Amino acid sequence: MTALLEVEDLRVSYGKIEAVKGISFTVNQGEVTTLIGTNGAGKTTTLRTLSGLLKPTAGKITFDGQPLNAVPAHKIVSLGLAHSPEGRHIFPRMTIEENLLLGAFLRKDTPGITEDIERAYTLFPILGERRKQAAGTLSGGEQQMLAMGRALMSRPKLLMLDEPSMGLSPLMMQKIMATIIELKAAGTTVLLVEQNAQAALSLSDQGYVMEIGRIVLTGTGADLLHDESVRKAYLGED
Ligand SMILES: Nc1ncnc2c1ncn2[C@@H]1O[C@H](COP(=O)(O)OP(=O)(O)OP(=O)(O)O)[C@@H](O)[C@H]1O
Repeated sequence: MTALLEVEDLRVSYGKIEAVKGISFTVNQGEVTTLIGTNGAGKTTTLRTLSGLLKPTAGKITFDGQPLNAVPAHKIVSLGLAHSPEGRHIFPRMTIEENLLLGAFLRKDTPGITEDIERAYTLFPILGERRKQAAGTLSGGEQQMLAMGRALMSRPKLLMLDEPSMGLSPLMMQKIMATIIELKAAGTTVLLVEQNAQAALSLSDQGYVMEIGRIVLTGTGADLLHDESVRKAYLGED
């Protein structure tokens, strides 16, 4: 297995508060890797740091064989790392298609961009049907589809998804999870952050459990799903 992303002893602080306290993990090429953990564990901080939005205070990030620590945020996208953030952050007054095009802002290959827009519409037909409508008219689940579609527009080697199932109905959540499986089958490597441990671990090759800035447990998705401490803490079992 080839590591696409390697994180070693990463530390990240907000002023005096250390939110990530020396974590190490690997995302293998072609796999789905999940970070689960309670609120405030440091999962979002980790993704923001990988995207270059926050600077680590210590540690090493290697992506596709290159050190990422000193790379500015706008260059990280061009290296092949895309981030669909928590809360989606779509632009409500712009159309669905304009939102998708924003995900391709660094690209100049018009035919490739058109092809990828069509691919997004194949993946999420509702976006194609409503392509000229303001994105703010979409439901929460549809906005999540748009956020994922937009992240895919940079043709990323690694797609990072922060809480894609947040606030979604069970049916919509199933659709999002099925899409992650579809993307993996098409060769995309995924780093997923999820509160819904059952859904996330069920489709993950590898999982890491975070608590208060540290990784406390690691294993395959199946191993973690059957782990007693995970079942008690995250799946509501006594
Ligand atoms: N902008 C900020 N300034 C100061 N502290 C912050 C900031 N953002 C997050 N934190 C703190 O950093 C810690 C980690 O937060 P983070 O959002 O990374 O956790 P998380 O695991 O993603 O949790 P959640 O599932 O609630 O989003 C928390 O203690 C949080 O209060």
